[in-house]
Amino acid sequence: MSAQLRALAAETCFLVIDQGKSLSEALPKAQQKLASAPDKALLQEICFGVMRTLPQLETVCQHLMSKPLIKQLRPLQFLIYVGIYQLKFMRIPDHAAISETVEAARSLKGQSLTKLINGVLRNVQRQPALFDFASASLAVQYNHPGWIIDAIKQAYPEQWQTILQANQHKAPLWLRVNQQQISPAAFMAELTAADIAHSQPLSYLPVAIKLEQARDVTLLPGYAEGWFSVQDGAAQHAALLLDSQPGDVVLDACCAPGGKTCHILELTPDITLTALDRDEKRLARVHDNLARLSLQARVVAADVLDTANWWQGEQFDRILLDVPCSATGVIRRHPDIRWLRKKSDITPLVTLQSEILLHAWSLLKPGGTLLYATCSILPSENSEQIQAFLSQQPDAILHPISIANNATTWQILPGEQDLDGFFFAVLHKKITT
Ligand SMILES: C[S@@+](CC[C@H](N)C(=O)[O-])C[C@H]1O[C@@H](n2cnc3c(N)ncnc32)[C@H](O)[C@@H]1O
Repeated sequence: MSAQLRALAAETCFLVIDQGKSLSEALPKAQQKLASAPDKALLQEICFGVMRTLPQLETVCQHLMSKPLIKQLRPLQFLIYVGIYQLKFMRIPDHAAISETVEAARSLKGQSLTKLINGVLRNVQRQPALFDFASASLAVQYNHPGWIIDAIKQAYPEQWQTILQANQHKAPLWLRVNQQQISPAAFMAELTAADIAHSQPLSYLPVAIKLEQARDVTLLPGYAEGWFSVQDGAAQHAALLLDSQPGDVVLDACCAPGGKTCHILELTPDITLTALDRDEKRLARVHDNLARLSLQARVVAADVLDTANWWQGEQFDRILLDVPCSATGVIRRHPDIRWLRKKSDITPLVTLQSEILLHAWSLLKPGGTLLYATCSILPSENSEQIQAFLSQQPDAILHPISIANNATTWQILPGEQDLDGFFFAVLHKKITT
Protein backbone atom coordinates (compact mmCIF):
# COMPACT_ATOMS: atom_id res chain seq x y z
CA MET A 1 0.00 0.00 0.00
CA SER A 2 1.91 2.93 -1.20
CA ALA A 3 1.69 6.55 -2.12
CA GLN A 4 2.33 5.50 -5.73
CA LEU A 5 -0.82 3.38 -5.67
CA ARG A 6 -2.93 6.33 -4.46
CA ALA A 7 -1.45 8.61 -7.11
CA LEU A 8 -2.29 6.00 -9.77
CA ALA A 9 -5.85 5.73 -8.42
CA ALA A 10 -6.28 9.52 -8.60
CA GLU A 11 -4.90 9.69 -12.15
CA THR A 12 -7.12 6.80 -13.28
CA CYS A 13 -10.28 8.38 -11.84
CA PHE A 14 -9.31 11.69 -13.43
CA LEU A 15 -8.89 9.97 -16.84
CA VAL A 16 -12.34 8.40 -16.56
CA ILE A 17 -14.41 11.22 -15.12
CA ASP A 18 -12.74 14.26 -16.69
CA GLN A 19 -11.29 12.77 -19.87
CA GLY A 20 -14.02 10.24 -20.70
CA LYS A 21 -11.79 7.12 -20.84
CA SER A 22 -13.41 3.86 -19.83
CA LEU A 23 -12.21 2.23 -16.64
CA SER A 24 -11.62 -1.03 -18.50
CA GLU A 25 -9.14 0.86 -20.67
CA ALA A 26 -7.50 3.11 -18.04
CA LEU A 27 -7.26 0.70 -15.11
CA PRO A 28 -5.19 -2.11 -16.71
CA LYS A 29 -2.65 0.49 -17.90
CA ALA A 30 -2.28 1.80 -14.34
CA GLN A 31 -2.15 -1.73 -12.92
CA GLN A 32 0.81 -2.53 -15.17
CA LYS A 33 2.82 -0.02 -13.16
CA LEU A 34 2.33 -2.05 -9.98
CA ALA A 35 4.26 -5.23 -9.30
CA SER A 36 2.14 -7.25 -6.88
CA ALA A 37 -1.29 -8.83 -7.41
CA PRO A 38 -2.64 -7.46 -4.06
CA ASP A 39 -1.62 -3.91 -5.07
CA LYS A 40 -3.34 -4.30 -8.44
CA ALA A 41 -6.48 -5.54 -6.68
CA LEU A 42 -6.35 -2.66 -4.19
CA LEU A 43 -6.02 -0.13 -7.01
CA GLN A 44 -9.11 -1.64 -8.63
CA GLU A 45 -11.05 -1.57 -5.38
CA ILE A 46 -10.27 2.11 -4.83
CA CYS A 47 -11.08 3.15 -8.43
CA PHE A 48 -14.33 1.14 -8.47
CA GLY A 49 -15.22 2.60 -5.07
CA VAL A 50 -14.66 6.21 -6.17
CA MET A 51 -16.85 5.58 -9.25
CA ARG A 52 -19.57 4.13 -7.00
CA THR A 53 -19.58 7.00 -4.50
CA LEU A 54 -18.50 10.06 -6.50
CA PRO A 55 -21.52 12.32 -5.71
CA GLN A 56 -21.08 11.70 -1.97
CA LEU A 57 -17.34 12.36 -2.14
CA GLU A 58 -18.00 15.58 -4.08
CA THR A 59 -20.63 16.67 -1.56
CA VAL A 60 -18.28 16.14 1.38
CA CYS A 61 -15.61 18.17 -0.39
CA GLN A 62 -18.09 20.99 -1.06
CA HIS A 63 -18.45 21.30 2.73
CA LEU A 64 -14.73 21.22 3.41
CA MET A 65 -13.19 23.16 0.52
CA SER A 66 -14.02 26.70 -0.61
CA LYS A 67 -13.89 25.53 -4.25
CA PRO A 68 -12.83 22.37 -6.05
CA LEU A 69 -9.34 22.15 -7.57
CA ILE A 70 -9.37 22.94 -11.28
CA LYS A 71 -7.26 22.71 -14.46
CA GLN A 72 -3.88 21.03 -13.94
CA LEU A 73 -4.77 20.42 -10.28
CA ARG A 74 -7.76 18.17 -11.17
CA PRO A 75 -5.85 14.91 -10.49
CA LEU A 76 -5.28 16.23 -6.96
CA GLN A 77 -9.02 16.74 -6.50
CA PHE A 78 -9.42 13.07 -7.36
CA LEU A 79 -6.64 12.24 -4.93
CA ILE A 80 -8.76 13.86 -2.20
CA TYR A 81 -11.69 11.64 -3.24
CA VAL A 82 -9.35 8.63 -3.11
CA GLY A 83 -8.31 9.61 0.42
CA ILE A 84 -11.88 10.13 1.63
CA TYR A 85 -13.01 6.86 0.06
CA GLN A 86 -10.34 4.95 1.95
CA LEU A 87 -11.21 6.63 5.24
CA LYS A 88 -14.95 6.06 4.96
CA PHE A 89 -15.39 2.85 3.03
CA MET A 90 -12.26 0.73 3.47
CA ARG A 91 -10.58 -1.05 6.30
CA ILE A 92 -7.30 0.77 5.86
CA PRO A 93 -6.07 2.31 9.14
CA ASP A 94 -6.80 6.05 9.12
CA HIS A 95 -3.20 7.11 9.73
CA ALA A 96 -1.98 5.07 6.71
CA ALA A 97 -4.79 6.32 4.46
CA ILE A 98 -4.02 9.94 5.36
CA SER A 99 -0.22 9.82 5.27
CA GLU A 100 -0.01 7.85 1.99
CA THR A 101 -2.57 10.12 0.33
CA VAL A 102 -0.72 13.26 1.43
CA GLU A 103 2.54 11.71 0.25
CA ALA A 104 0.96 10.88 -3.13
CA ALA A 105 0.19 14.59 -3.61
CA ARG A 106 3.93 15.24 -4.00
CA SER A 107 4.22 12.84 -6.93
CA LEU A 108 1.22 14.56 -8.57
CA LYS A 109 3.04 17.93 -8.35
CA GLY A 110 0.90 19.04 -5.45
CA GLN A 111 3.60 19.86 -2.86
CA SER A 112 1.88 23.15 -2.09
CA LEU A 113 -1.43 21.34 -1.39
CA THR A 114 -0.29 18.78 1.16
CA LYS A 115 -1.55 20.92 4.05
CA LEU A 116 -4.96 21.38 2.44
CA ILE A 117 -5.30 17.66 1.69
CA ASN A 118 -4.24 16.70 5.18
CA GLY A 119 -6.76 19.18 6.61
CA VAL A 120 -9.65 17.86 4.49
CA LEU A 121 -8.92 14.25 5.43
CA ARG A 122 -8.58 15.06 9.15
CA ASN A 123 -11.95 16.83 9.03
CA VAL A 124 -13.53 13.81 7.38
CA GLN A 125 -12.11 11.69 10.20
CA ARG A 126 -13.47 14.04 12.87
CA GLN A 127 -16.92 14.77 11.41
CA PRO A 128 -18.92 11.60 10.69
CA ALA A 129 -22.06 13.74 10.22
CA LEU A 130 -20.64 14.86 6.87
CA PHE A 131 -21.79 11.46 5.62
CA ASP A 132 -25.41 11.94 6.57
CA PHE A 133 -27.09 12.29 3.17
CA ALA A 134 -30.69 11.74 4.29
CA SER A 135 -31.78 15.17 3.08
CA ALA A 136 -29.51 15.28 0.03
CA SER A 137 -30.73 14.91 -3.56
CA LEU A 138 -31.51 11.41 -4.88
CA ALA A 139 -28.39 11.68 -7.06
CA VAL A 140 -26.28 11.97 -3.90
CA GLN A 141 -28.24 9.45 -1.84
CA TYR A 142 -28.03 6.80 -4.57
CA ASN A 143 -24.77 7.83 -6.24
CA HIS A 144 -26.19 7.88 -9.78
CA PRO A 145 -26.74 10.76 -12.21
CA GLY A 146 -30.24 12.24 -12.05
CA TRP A 147 -31.22 11.20 -15.59
CA ILE A 148 -30.51 7.52 -14.91
CA ILE A 149 -32.46 7.68 -11.64
CA ASP A 150 -35.40 9.31 -13.43
CA ALA A 151 -35.36 6.74 -16.25
CA ILE A 152 -35.18 3.78 -13.84
CA LYS A 153 -37.87 5.26 -11.58
CA GLN A 154 -40.18 5.75 -14.51
CA ALA A 155 -39.65 2.24 -15.89
CA TYR A 156 -39.68 0.43 -12.53
CA PRO A 157 -41.79 2.43 -10.05
CA GLU A 158 -41.76 -0.47 -7.57
CA GLN A 159 -38.15 -1.64 -7.94
CA TRP A 160 -36.10 1.46 -8.72
CA GLN A 161 -34.46 1.63 -5.28
CA THR A 162 -33.55 -2.06 -5.33
CA ILE A 163 -32.00 -1.62 -8.78
CA LEU A 164 -29.96 1.41 -7.74
CA GLN A 165 -28.80 -0.41 -4.60
CA ALA A 166 -27.86 -3.51 -6.63
CA ASN A 167 -25.68 -1.29 -8.82
CA GLN A 168 -23.64 -0.41 -5.72
CA HIS A 169 -22.66 -4.03 -5.03
CA LYS A 170 -19.65 -5.86 -6.37
CA ALA A 171 -20.58 -8.29 -9.14
CA PRO A 172 -19.64 -11.94 -8.58
CA LEU A 173 -17.31 -13.72 -10.97
CA TRP A 174 -19.31 -16.03 -13.25
CA LEU A 175 -17.63 -18.70 -15.35
CA ARG A 176 -19.01 -20.76 -18.21
CA VAL A 177 -17.67 -24.28 -18.52
CA ASN A 178 -16.66 -25.30 -22.05
CA GLN A 179 -18.44 -28.61 -22.36
CA GLN A 180 -16.43 -29.46 -25.45
CA GLN A 181 -13.39 -29.72 -23.14
CA ILE A 182 -14.63 -30.74 -19.68
CA SER A 183 -17.88 -31.49 -17.85
CA PRO A 184 -19.17 -29.02 -15.21
CA ALA A 185 -18.77 -31.77 -12.56
CA ALA A 186 -15.13 -32.46 -13.47
CA PHE A 187 -14.35 -28.71 -13.58
CA MET A 188 -15.93 -28.17 -10.17
CA ALA A 189 -13.88 -31.07 -8.79
CA GLU A 190 -10.77 -29.23 -10.00
CA LEU A 191 -11.95 -26.03 -8.28
CA THR A 192 -12.59 -27.94 -5.06
CA ALA A 193 -9.13 -29.53 -5.25
CA ALA A 194 -7.65 -26.03 -5.64
CA ASP A 195 -9.70 -24.87 -2.63
CA ILE A 196 -11.69 -22.32 -4.64
CA ALA A 197 -15.19 -21.68 -3.26
CA HIS A 198 -17.83 -21.95 -5.97
CA SER A 199 -21.48 -22.75 -6.61
CA GLN A 200 -23.69 -23.84 -9.50
CA PRO A 201 -26.83 -21.83 -8.68
CA LEU A 202 -28.84 -21.86 -11.96
CA SER A 203 -30.53 -25.25 -12.32
CA TYR A 204 -31.27 -24.78 -16.05
CA LEU A 205 -27.72 -23.53 -16.75
CA PRO A 206 -25.41 -26.26 -15.40
CA VAL A 207 -22.35 -24.75 -17.11
CA ALA A 208 -22.70 -21.49 -15.14
CA ILE A 209 -20.39 -21.54 -12.12
CA LYS A 210 -20.27 -18.65 -9.65
CA LEU A 211 -17.17 -17.73 -7.67
CA GLU A 212 -17.75 -15.46 -4.69
CA GLN A 213 -14.32 -13.90 -4.83
CA ALA A 214 -12.69 -12.03 -7.68
CA ARG A 215 -9.53 -13.75 -8.89
CA ASP A 216 -6.98 -13.72 -11.64
CA VAL A 217 -8.78 -16.16 -13.94
CA THR A 218 -5.60 -17.03 -15.82
CA LEU A 219 -4.47 -18.77 -12.62
CA LEU A 220 -7.60 -20.93 -12.31
CA PRO A 221 -7.34 -24.62 -13.32
CA GLY A 222 -7.63 -25.16 -17.08
CA TYR A 223 -7.50 -21.56 -18.30
CA ALA A 224 -4.88 -22.22 -20.99
CA GLU A 225 -6.60 -25.50 -21.91
CA GLY A 226 -9.86 -23.63 -22.62
CA TRP A 227 -11.92 -25.33 -19.92
CA PHE A 228 -13.92 -22.18 -19.16
CA SER A 229 -14.63 -18.55 -20.03
CA VAL A 230 -15.61 -15.57 -17.93
CA GLN A 231 -19.22 -14.63 -18.66
CA ASP A 232 -22.02 -13.34 -16.46
CA GLY A 233 -24.81 -15.85 -15.84
CA ALA A 234 -27.35 -13.56 -17.53
CA ALA A 235 -25.33 -13.43 -20.75
CA GLN A 236 -25.11 -17.23 -20.68
CA HIS A 237 -28.82 -17.41 -21.51
CA ALA A 238 -28.25 -16.01 -24.99
CA ALA A 239 -26.85 -19.16 -26.63
CA LEU A 240 -29.52 -21.29 -24.89
CA LEU A 241 -32.32 -19.07 -26.20
CA LEU A 242 -30.86 -18.95 -29.71
CA ASP A 243 -31.12 -22.75 -29.61
CA SER A 244 -29.09 -23.39 -32.76
CA GLN A 245 -29.27 -26.93 -34.18
CA PRO A 246 -26.56 -29.01 -35.86
CA GLY A 247 -26.26 -28.00 -39.52
CA ASP A 248 -27.66 -24.49 -39.00
CA VAL A 249 -26.23 -21.48 -40.78
CA VAL A 250 -25.86 -18.92 -38.00
CA LEU A 251 -24.97 -15.22 -37.81
CA ASP A 252 -23.67 -13.51 -34.68
CA ALA A 253 -23.96 -9.98 -36.00
CA CYS A 254 -22.40 -7.96 -33.15
CA CYS A 255 -20.02 -10.58 -31.84
CA ALA A 256 -17.00 -8.96 -30.23
CA PRO A 257 -15.35 -9.86 -27.88
CA GLY A 258 -16.95 -13.21 -28.66
CA GLY A 259 -18.42 -14.44 -25.38
CA LYS A 260 -21.70 -15.54 -26.94
CA THR A 261 -20.10 -16.67 -30.22
CA CYS A 262 -18.00 -19.17 -28.30
CA HIS A 263 -20.92 -20.35 -26.18
CA ILE A 264 -23.01 -21.03 -29.31
CA LEU A 265 -20.16 -23.14 -30.70
CA GLU A 266 -19.65 -24.97 -27.41
CA LEU A 267 -23.31 -26.02 -27.53
CA THR A 268 -23.41 -26.79 -31.26
CA PRO A 269 -19.98 -27.11 -32.88
CA ASP A 270 -21.52 -28.56 -36.07
CA ILE A 271 -22.90 -25.29 -37.42
CA THR A 272 -21.62 -22.76 -39.95
CA LEU A 273 -21.16 -19.61 -37.92
CA THR A 274 -20.34 -16.13 -39.20
CA ALA A 275 -19.11 -13.93 -36.34
CA LEU A 276 -19.23 -10.31 -37.42
CA ASP A 277 -18.31 -7.02 -35.79
CA ARG A 278 -17.35 -3.63 -37.13
CA ASP A 279 -14.66 -3.05 -34.49
CA GLU A 280 -11.43 -4.68 -35.66
CA LYS A 281 -9.67 -4.13 -32.35
CA ARG A 282 -12.39 -5.98 -30.46
CA LEU A 283 -12.38 -8.72 -33.11
CA ALA A 284 -8.79 -9.59 -32.13
CA ARG A 285 -10.27 -10.82 -28.85
CA VAL A 286 -12.76 -13.01 -30.73
CA HIS A 287 -9.84 -14.71 -32.52
CA ASP A 288 -8.02 -15.17 -29.17
CA ASN A 289 -11.10 -16.65 -27.50
CA LEU A 290 -11.85 -19.03 -30.37
CA ALA A 291 -8.22 -20.22 -30.38
CA ARG A 292 -8.05 -20.74 -26.60
CA LEU A 293 -11.34 -22.65 -26.58
CA SER A 294 -10.46 -24.65 -29.77
CA LEU A 295 -13.55 -23.44 -31.68
CA GLN A 296 -14.04 -22.36 -35.28
CA ALA A 297 -16.02 -19.59 -36.95
CA ARG A 298 -15.82 -17.33 -39.98
CA VAL A 299 -14.79 -14.05 -38.35
CA VAL A 300 -15.58 -10.94 -40.38
CA ALA A 301 -14.76 -7.28 -39.78
CA ALA A 302 -17.67 -5.37 -41.28
CA ASP A 303 -20.68 -3.22 -40.55
CA VAL A 304 -23.68 -5.51 -40.48
CA LEU A 305 -25.68 -2.84 -42.34
CA ASP A 306 -23.19 -2.92 -45.21
CA THR A 307 -24.30 -6.29 -46.62
CA ALA A 308 -22.52 -5.90 -49.97
CA ASN A 309 -19.23 -6.04 -48.08
CA TRP A 310 -19.68 -9.29 -46.25
CA TRP A 311 -22.88 -11.27 -47.01
CA GLN A 312 -22.42 -14.39 -49.13
CA GLY A 313 -26.04 -14.52 -50.28
CA GLU A 314 -27.42 -17.35 -48.12
CA GLN A 315 -30.07 -16.45 -45.54
CA PHE A 316 -29.45 -17.57 -41.95
CA ASP A 317 -31.36 -20.13 -39.87
CA ARG A 318 -30.50 -18.26 -36.65
CA ILE A 319 -29.28 -14.76 -35.94
CA LEU A 320 -28.00 -13.42 -32.66
CA LEU A 321 -28.27 -9.64 -32.34
CA ASP A 322 -26.48 -8.59 -29.16
CA VAL A 323 -26.79 -4.96 -30.14
CA PRO A 324 -24.78 -1.97 -28.90
CA CYS A 325 -26.74 -0.47 -25.99
CA SER A 326 -26.63 1.84 -22.98
CA ALA A 327 -25.19 -0.95 -20.79
CA THR A 328 -27.44 0.26 -17.96
CA GLY A 329 -27.83 -3.37 -16.86
CA VAL A 330 -24.15 -3.82 -16.07
CA ILE A 331 -23.43 -0.74 -13.95
CA ARG A 332 -22.51 -2.90 -10.93
CA ARG A 333 -19.80 -4.57 -13.06
CA HIS A 334 -18.68 -1.36 -14.81
CA PRO A 335 -19.37 1.41 -12.27
CA ASP A 336 -17.95 4.08 -14.59
CA ILE A 337 -20.79 3.55 -17.11
CA ARG A 338 -23.11 5.75 -15.07
CA TRP A 339 -20.73 8.72 -15.61
CA LEU A 340 -19.61 7.99 -19.17
CA ARG A 341 -23.05 7.32 -20.62
CA LYS A 342 -25.04 10.50 -21.35
CA LYS A 343 -28.79 10.95 -21.67
CA SER A 344 -28.23 12.20 -25.23
CA ASP A 345 -26.66 8.83 -26.17
CA ILE A 346 -29.93 6.94 -25.83
CA THR A 347 -31.91 8.16 -28.87
CA PRO A 348 -29.05 7.49 -31.37
CA LEU A 349 -28.56 4.05 -29.80
CA VAL A 350 -32.25 3.20 -30.13
CA THR A 351 -32.15 4.30 -33.79
CA LEU A 352 -29.05 2.18 -34.51
CA GLN A 353 -30.58 -0.85 -32.77
CA SER A 354 -33.74 -0.54 -34.82
CA GLU A 355 -31.74 -0.23 -38.07
CA ILE A 356 -29.68 -3.31 -37.21
CA LEU A 357 -32.81 -5.27 -36.26
CA LEU A 358 -34.70 -4.39 -39.45
CA HIS A 359 -31.70 -5.13 -41.62
CA ALA A 360 -30.84 -8.44 -39.95
CA TRP A 361 -34.47 -9.52 -40.31
CA SER A 362 -34.07 -9.43 -44.10
CA LEU A 363 -31.15 -11.87 -43.76
CA LEU A 364 -33.19 -14.43 -41.79
CA LYS A 365 -34.77 -17.47 -43.51
CA PRO A 366 -38.54 -17.82 -43.25
CA GLY A 367 -39.00 -20.24 -40.36
CA GLY A 368 -35.78 -18.94 -38.77
CA THR A 369 -35.14 -17.47 -35.30
CA LEU A 370 -33.59 -14.15 -34.33
CA LEU A 371 -32.57 -13.46 -30.74
CA TYR A 372 -32.49 -9.75 -29.83
CA ALA A 373 -30.43 -9.07 -26.71
CA THR A 374 -29.14 -6.07 -24.77
CA CYS A 375 -27.45 -5.50 -21.43
CA SER A 376 -29.78 -2.54 -20.92
CA ILE A 377 -32.70 -2.07 -18.56
CA LEU A 378 -34.27 0.84 -20.44
CA PRO A 379 -37.61 -0.02 -22.11
CA SER A 380 -36.81 2.20 -25.12
CA GLU A 381 -33.98 -0.18 -26.05
CA ASN A 382 -35.90 -3.31 -25.11
CA SER A 383 -39.66 -3.92 -24.90
CA GLU A 384 -40.55 -0.71 -26.76
CA GLN A 385 -37.98 -1.46 -29.44
CA ILE A 386 -39.51 -4.90 -29.99
CA GLN A 387 -43.09 -3.58 -29.99
CA ALA A 388 -42.16 -0.99 -32.63
CA PHE A 389 -40.51 -3.73 -34.73
CA LEU A 390 -43.50 -6.07 -34.46
CA SER A 391 -45.84 -3.30 -35.56
CA GLN A 392 -43.84 -2.96 -38.81
CA GLN A 393 -43.19 -6.67 -39.47
CA PRO A 394 -46.30 -8.82 -39.90
CA ASP A 395 -44.07 -11.88 -40.50
CA ALA A 396 -42.50 -11.60 -37.00
CA ILE A 397 -43.86 -13.29 -33.88
CA LEU A 398 -42.48 -13.51 -30.37
CA HIS A 399 -41.65 -16.96 -29.08
CA PRO A 400 -42.45 -17.54 -25.38
CA ILE A 401 -39.39 -18.01 -23.18
CA SER A 402 -39.88 -21.12 -21.08
CA ILE A 403 -37.19 -20.33 -18.46
CA ALA A 404 -38.98 -17.02 -17.86
CA ASN A 405 -42.41 -18.59 -17.24
CA ASN A 406 -43.26 -18.28 -20.93
CA ALA A 407 -42.96 -14.50 -20.95
CA THR A 408 -42.72 -13.17 -24.50
CA THR A 409 -39.83 -10.87 -23.64
CA TRP A 410 -37.50 -11.29 -20.68
CA GLN A 411 -36.05 -8.41 -18.69
CA ILE A 412 -33.57 -9.54 -16.05
CA LEU A 413 -32.90 -6.75 -13.55
CA PRO A 414 -29.42 -6.22 -12.07
CA GLY A 415 -28.91 -8.32 -8.96
CA GLU A 416 -31.80 -10.76 -9.66
CA GLN A 417 -30.31 -14.18 -8.87
CA ASP A 418 -27.01 -12.28 -8.65
CA LEU A 419 -27.10 -11.71 -12.42
CA ASP A 420 -26.41 -8.66 -14.57
CA GLY A 421 -29.34 -6.79 -16.08
CA PHE A 422 -30.18 -8.22 -19.50
CA PHE A 423 -33.02 -8.27 -22.02
CA PHE A 424 -34.01 -11.03 -24.43
CA ALA A 425 -36.66 -11.35 -27.13
CA VAL A 426 -36.87 -14.46 -29.33
CA LEU A 427 -38.40 -13.59 -32.71
CA HIS A 428 -39.64 -16.22 -35.20
CA LYS A 429 -40.07 -15.45 -38.88
CA LYS A 430 -43.32 -16.86 -40.20
CA ILE A 431 -43.31 -18.92 -43.35
CA THR A 432 -45.70 -17.11 -45.67
CA THR A 433 -47.15 -18.78 -48.76
C1 LIG B 1 -22.81 -5.65 -26.72
S1 LIG B 1 -21.41 -5.73 -27.74
C2 LIG B 1 -21.39 -7.41 -28.22
C3 LIG B 1 -20.88 -8.38 -27.17
C4 LIG B 1 -20.70 -9.78 -27.73
N1 LIG B 1 -21.92 -10.28 -28.34
C5 LIG B 1 -20.25 -10.78 -26.69
O1 LIG B 1 -21.06 -11.54 -26.16
O2 LIG B 1 -19.05 -10.84 -26.41
C6 LIG B 1 -21.96 -4.92 -29.17
C7 LIG B 1 -21.00 -5.00 -30.35
O3 LIG B 1 -21.66 -4.48 -31.49
C8 LIG B 1 -20.68 -3.97 -32.36
N2 LIG B 1 -21.38 -3.13 -33.38
C9 LIG B 1 -21.99 -1.95 -33.19
N3 LIG B 1 -22.55 -1.53 -34.33
C10 LIG B 1 -22.28 -2.47 -35.27
C11 LIG B 1 -22.58 -2.59 -36.66
N4 LIG B 1 -23.28 -1.65 -37.30
N5 LIG B 1 -22.15 -3.70 -37.31
C12 LIG B 1 -21.43 -4.65 -36.67
N6 LIG B 1 -21.11 -4.57 -35.35
C13 LIG B 1 -21.53 -3.50 -34.67
C14 LIG B 1 -19.75 -3.23 -31.44
O4 LIG B 1 -18.47 -3.06 -32.03
C15 LIG B 1 -19.72 -4.18 -30.21
O5 LIG B 1 -18.60 -5.03 -30.28
